Amino acid sequence: MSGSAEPYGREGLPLEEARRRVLAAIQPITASNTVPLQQALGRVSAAAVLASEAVPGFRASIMDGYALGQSHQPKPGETWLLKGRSAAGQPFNGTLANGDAIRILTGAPLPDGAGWVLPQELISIDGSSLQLAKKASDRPWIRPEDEECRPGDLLLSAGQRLGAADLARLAGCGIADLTVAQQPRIGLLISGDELVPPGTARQPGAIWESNGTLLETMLRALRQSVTERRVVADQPDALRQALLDLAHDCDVVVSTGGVSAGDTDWIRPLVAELGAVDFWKLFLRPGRPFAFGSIGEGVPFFGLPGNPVAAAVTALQLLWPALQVLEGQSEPELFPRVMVELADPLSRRPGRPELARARLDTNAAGKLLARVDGSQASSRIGSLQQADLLLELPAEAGPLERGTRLWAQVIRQRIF
Ligand SMILES: Nc1nc2c(c(=O)[nH]1)N[C@H]1C(S)=C(S)[C@@H](COP(=O)(O)OP(=O)(O)OC[C@H]3O[C@@H](n4cnc5c(N)ncnc54)[C@H](O)[C@@H]3O)O[C@H]1N2
Ligand code: MOO
Repeated sequence: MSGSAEPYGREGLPLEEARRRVLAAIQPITASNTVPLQQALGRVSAAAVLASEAVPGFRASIMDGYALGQSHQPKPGETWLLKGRSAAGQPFNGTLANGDAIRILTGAPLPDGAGWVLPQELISIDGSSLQLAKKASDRPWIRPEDEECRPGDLLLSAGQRLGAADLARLAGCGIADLTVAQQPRIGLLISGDELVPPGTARQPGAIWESNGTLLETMLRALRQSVTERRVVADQPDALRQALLDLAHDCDVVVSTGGVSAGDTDWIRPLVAELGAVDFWKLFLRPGRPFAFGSIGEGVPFFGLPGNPVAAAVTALQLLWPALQVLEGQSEPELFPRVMVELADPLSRRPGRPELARARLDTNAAGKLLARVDGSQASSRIGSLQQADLLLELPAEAGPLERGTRLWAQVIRQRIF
């Protein structure tokens, strides 16, 4: 025993604490611009949007049928005189009195005096006389004029990430353009002597560079974009210049590799020289050597580990929330957590809390199951393929039996 007060040899910050530290250090970018709705998908609204008028703005029929000059439920056998027709975009301009009816189509405006709609299936027609042939429901089948919104209603708050439904609702309320926050420019520094581009031949010991592809595409899926990427060998002068250039051109600098304890791990000393290291090391697997700090005049810096899975997991847990705050999102969205059961036994040794990659499945009873396939090494990118879940394994957990209940983050994105 080391005599340490920390259980299980804890070193580094627990993830929650690290996230608090990161978010406390991030200031939103305040610049914005106006774009057509179609270009606003996945962006963050920079201003609240209020409705200027009621939508639909008129009482409309919910059914194809007949609108009646009355506001009470009709009885079978009752009759009305047909006075005209109202279709969507072609309203009937007169007023209905008791005993009057018009032909009306779904979505068409109700004329003055109309207070009830009968679906056509209930009606028998003889010339211009209508009769209710069956029992009518107690629903008048009328959509209120302010069903979607009233004038002055809040359609969208500032600081909201925009989905298809937000944009469609604005379109439906007559709005064509929207003010959105500027997206953070992400500068990515990929470091490592061993790295060669995929598609090229490699010398013994070389590694095909994959973190660039992984992080750029993963961030794109999260509606963020890497605007500059450098691949640099483990040379302090070249790394220093790359960090300075990226901090000059971008709103946030992200590096991978060279952040642990080896002889060529230059990243931390360089960030300490060019700015400050706020913290180093997470009590987490994968992702222990993660570093957070700033470069120059407060450009946030994220030093992700070189192992691809560690880079991806720490980017999801710490970089992504920070990017959302930088972009002005009022509440950073975290992945929803659900309770799942292990579909199979899982071998494991106590140590660091772990975020294991798993697929989500259900059994016949509808129970949520987590399937963990293959090695969870932080170097194996294959462990990320098809992953729906990051399974939260407690630090103290040893081998886990099938059926063990665990919390898991659902790493799937919303549509609306
Ligand atoms: N003495 C210690 N050694 C290590 C520790 C430690 O705490 N003490 N932590 C280990 C853990 S955990 C991790 S994770 C790694 C991360 O180290 P670095 O961030 O310094 O990363 P590198 O050593 O540069 O690379 C690690 C691994 O990943 C490969 N790699 C790097 N970049 C890329 C890339 N762009 N594309 C694909 N693969 C990449 C690299 O070749 C290495 O295999 O440190 C442990 N060691
Ligand atoms: O923290 Mo590292 O990612 O386990 O190999």
